Amino acid sequence: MSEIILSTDKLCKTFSNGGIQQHVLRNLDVKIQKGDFTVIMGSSGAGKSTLLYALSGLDKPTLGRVYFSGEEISGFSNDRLAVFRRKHCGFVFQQIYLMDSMSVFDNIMAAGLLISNDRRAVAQRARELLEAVGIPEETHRKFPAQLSGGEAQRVGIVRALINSPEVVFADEPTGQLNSASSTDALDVLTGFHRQGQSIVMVTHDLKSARRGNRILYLRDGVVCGECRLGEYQPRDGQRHEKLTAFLDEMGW
Ligand SMILES: Nc1ncnc2c1ncn2[C@@H]1O[C@H](COP(=O)(O)OP(=O)(O)OP(=O)(O)O)[C@@H](O)[C@H]1O
Repeated sequence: MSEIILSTDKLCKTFSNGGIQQHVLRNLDVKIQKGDFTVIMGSSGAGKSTLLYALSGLDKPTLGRVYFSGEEISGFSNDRLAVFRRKHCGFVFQQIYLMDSMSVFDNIMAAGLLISNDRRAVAQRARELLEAVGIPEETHRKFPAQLSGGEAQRVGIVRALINSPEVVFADEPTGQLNSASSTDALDVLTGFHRQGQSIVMVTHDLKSARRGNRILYLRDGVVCGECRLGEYQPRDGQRHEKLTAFLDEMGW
């Protein structure tokens, strides 16, 4: 049995919208294993992003607990959570939010130097990661506005990985990419997963979801089903069938 890297205990998240209480997560219990590429699916508004935010300490639960590598993070102060996230979490969003006034390389360095003083080691890792995602050296000095959407997202993935996070959290990482760029970004994530990176990704995109080895389905504020797909292989028709059969069963 592999190590549990993330877990929740009766996680609840309630929003107050115009005085009306919306119970988005309801006593949700989930365990996420180290090294898994976990995909969270569910209908629009089911609370997928809310769950991702709670698991990663971007937001605090209303009630219940979140454990990250056995440590309860749900009781942390905002300042402690910010430090914790920097050290242990990487984030890949649909919107990439690179700093416009900084080059590609300086964007990565800025993220790395938030937790390390070793400029040379950070620069070395930045170069290795940029190479791994297929960003050539002549692109390192470009500015975000000079990148294609696909290049920008690969840089975003490098930024998420620069501090060797225990978990990469991705929220619809291919949402703004064309088909070829989205395949590239997914190949990059799949490659890091193969090297042991734990990833938790929210998506409603089947092509993205197929990359996961475990799919969780969220409904009525709880995880109501899960499906293990095993490790991703390209051109695996059975994988697609298994995923769509599972989603049909879930009423997706
Ligand atoms: N900060 C907030 N304040 C108030 N309501 C919120 C907030 N964040 C989320 N919600 C509400 O919680 C519900 C779940 O939102 P969430 O973004 O987690 O859903 P989702 O499953 O990720 O949806 P989608 O697939 O459409 O992105 C929605 O009805 C949303 O309006």
